[in-house]
Amino acid sequence: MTPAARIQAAIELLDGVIEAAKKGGAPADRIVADGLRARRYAGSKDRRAIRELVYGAIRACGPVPETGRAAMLRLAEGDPEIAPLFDGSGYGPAAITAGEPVAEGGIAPEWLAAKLAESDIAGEEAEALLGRAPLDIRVNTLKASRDTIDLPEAGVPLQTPHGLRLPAGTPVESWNAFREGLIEVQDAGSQIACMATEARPGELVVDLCAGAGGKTLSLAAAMENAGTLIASDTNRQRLSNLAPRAERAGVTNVTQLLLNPGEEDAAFAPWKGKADAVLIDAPCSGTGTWRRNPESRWRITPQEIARLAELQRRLAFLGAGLLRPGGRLIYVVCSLLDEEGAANFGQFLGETPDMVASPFTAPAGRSRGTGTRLTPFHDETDGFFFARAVKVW
Ligand SMILES: C[S@@+](CC[C@H](N)C(=O)[O-])C[C@H]1O[C@@H](n2cnc3c(N)ncnc32)[C@H](O)[C@@H]1O
Repeated sequence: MTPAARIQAAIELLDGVIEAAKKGGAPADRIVADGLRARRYAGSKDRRAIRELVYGAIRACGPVPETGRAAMLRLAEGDPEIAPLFDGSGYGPAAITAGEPVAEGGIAPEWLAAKLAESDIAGEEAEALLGRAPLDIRVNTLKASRDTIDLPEAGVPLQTPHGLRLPAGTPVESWNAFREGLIEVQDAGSQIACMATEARPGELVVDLCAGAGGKTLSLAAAMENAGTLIASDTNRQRLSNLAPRAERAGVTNVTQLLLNPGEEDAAFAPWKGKADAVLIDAPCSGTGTWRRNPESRWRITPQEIARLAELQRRLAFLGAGLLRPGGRLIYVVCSLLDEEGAANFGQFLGETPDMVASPFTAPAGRSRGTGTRLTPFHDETDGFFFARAVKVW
C-alpha cells in the first residue's frame, strides 16, 4: 500500500470507531482488528502503520471527533508528514480544502478533563494518561521464580516482587514460558493492588469482581494453592476465561461463582462473616487505563460515573458483610477520579462503623484519602486507586 492509501484506510477505520463510541458499539481494538483482516491486500507493515495512525488519531482528539477525516487532520497538525499525503491520488484521501473542519485536541472531553483536574490529574499527569503502556509480566511463583526463570528476553525487574517489564509489543504469548503458565501478563499497578490483599496460604479469600481472573491467579500464587479462593463475577463470558487460565497456571484452589446482578447476597450466604480477605476490583470508568483503551474516554458520561460510584459502594458493603472480624477488605478501581476512588471509599467508611481504614505501605504510589493512588506519570503503571479496611467486630 502507498503511504496515502494507509491514511485513507485509517480514516475509514476511524469512522467505524467514532460511530461505535457514539452508539455504544464494539470497542476500537475489535473494529481495527476486523477492519484490517478484511483488507487482505494489506501486508504486515501496512497493518502496523494503519494501526499506529488510528491510535495516534484517537489519542490526538480530546472530545469525540465528527469524522475519521477530521480526526486524521488533528493528528496531521502534530506530524508534518501526514498533510502532504492528502493528495487525492489513487487510493489516498482527497486534498485538504480551505477551512475544512479539524477535530478538537485535548486530553478528553472538556467536562471529563475538568473532573480529572478536580482530582489533581492535570498537566503532565493528564498527558501521561494517553502515553504508551509497556508490557508487564508476573512470574507465577506456583511454577517458577523471577531469579531463575529463563525467558527469550530478560526484562527489567519491577518494584513488585515477581514482576518484570518488557518493551510494548513483546510477543510473550508465543513464548513457551507463557504457554506453560510460568508467566502472566499483568500491569505493575494491578500486581501492587493484589499485594495489598496480603492473601496467605490456608485463608478464605474472595475475589468479588474476578472478571477473567487476572487478579485471581495472582492471589492463588500468594496463597500457594492452599485455602479457598472464591472467584465471582456477574459476567458469565469473562468468568469462563478463568478455568483455562487457572489450569495453565497450575492453580487448584479456586471456586467459581457466577452471580446474578442484585442477588449477590444470596449467592454468598454460605461464606457470610467467614472470609479472611475480600478483594473488590470494582467496575469503573477506567480513566486509569486510557493508555490501553484511549477511545474509552469518548464513551463515559457523568451519569455513568455516578451509577458506577453507587455500584462500587454497594459492592464494598457486600464485601464487608462477607468478612470475619479482623478480615481485610481491599477496594480497587482503575480510575483516577476521586468520585470513584478516595471520596467514594471515604463515604463507604463513613457509613460502615465496623470497618476501619488499614493503610498498606505500597512499593509505589502516593496517599490519597485513606488509600493509595498509582498514576502513569508518577509510577509508570496504569492508573489505580486502592484502599484497605479491616472489620473490627
Ligand atoms: C475491573 S473488572 C475486573 C477485572 C479482574 N479483576 C481482573 O483483574 O482481570 C470489574 C468486573 O466487575 C464485574 N461486575 C460488575 N458488576 C458486578 C457485580 N454486581 N458483582 C460482581 N461483579 C460485578 C464485571 O463483570 C467486571 O468483570
